[in-house]
Amino acid sequence: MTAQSNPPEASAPALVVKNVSHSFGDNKALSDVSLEIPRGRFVMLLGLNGAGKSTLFALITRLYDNITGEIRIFGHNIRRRAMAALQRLGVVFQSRTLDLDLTLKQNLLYHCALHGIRGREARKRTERALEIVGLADRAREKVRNLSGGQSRRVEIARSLLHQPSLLLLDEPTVGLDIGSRESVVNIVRSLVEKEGLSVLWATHLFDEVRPTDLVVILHKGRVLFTGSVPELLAKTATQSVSDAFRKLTGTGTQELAA
Ligand SMILES: Nc1ncnc2c1ncn2[C@@H]1O[C@H](COP(=O)(O)OP(=O)(O)OP(=O)(O)O)[C@@H](O)[C@H]1O
Repeated sequence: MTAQSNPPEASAPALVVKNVSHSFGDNKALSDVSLEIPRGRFVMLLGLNGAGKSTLFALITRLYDNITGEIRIFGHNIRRRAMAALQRLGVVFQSRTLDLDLTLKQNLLYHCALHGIRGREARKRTERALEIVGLADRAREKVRNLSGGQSRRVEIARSLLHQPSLLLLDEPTVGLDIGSRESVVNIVRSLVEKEGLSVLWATHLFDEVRPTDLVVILHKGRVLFTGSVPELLAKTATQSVSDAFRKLTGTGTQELAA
């Protein structure tokens, strides 16, 4: 194959972050961060408040443009091939961003329009996305009537409308009750299992990790571990992810619970 017929995305990982640093004035939010998301894997980005998770997301999504280091999405450098890279990317940000006074369907159709998806195709994708998150029967209701968990599910539906292959979710279950948390996690896990989506899920809730996940531990702007759960437990000689986290970061039990 020639280089032309073998575009970057052919075999590249879903996401590569290489030697990325970022400062706010004197505060170094990220120091030489490197990590990778293989295709079709669920990767847990574990870090306490202030670890740098949101800053990393802001760099990957190009909310912040002053990147030190390199970020590639399916092989596309996000600076040099921004369109190709960002087309493959769906995001659920930490703060809620739906219009409460529009219906679920209106919110999603509006987002379709922003992506240049219109008419019948937009309606089809909206219906399908709401089916995936189990809210098709609520399409004509205002978002204001939904619970926190249901709103999160609409945001996930919205993130899927342009059919991304990589999904980033920043603390998507914070503030939700246990049932809603489970339903949100299960929807995203099922997208990985059934659709082959690649996912980076940032959280400080360690009980969301499953033994088959890949884990990245980010602490005070530095990556302290990347690998599988068994590798994490073996490296730290511990029995649980929270114990492993505590040992690696020197964090006390109270800080973990905060
Ligand atoms: N816009 C900003 N201006 C100045 N400092 C910032 C800004 N955003 C983040 N920081 C600082 O950068 C560091 C990393 O913050 P960041 O929000 O990325 O962490 P986080 O892991 O997402 O935590 P949280 O869940 O609390 O948002 C913190 O010390 C924070 O105070």
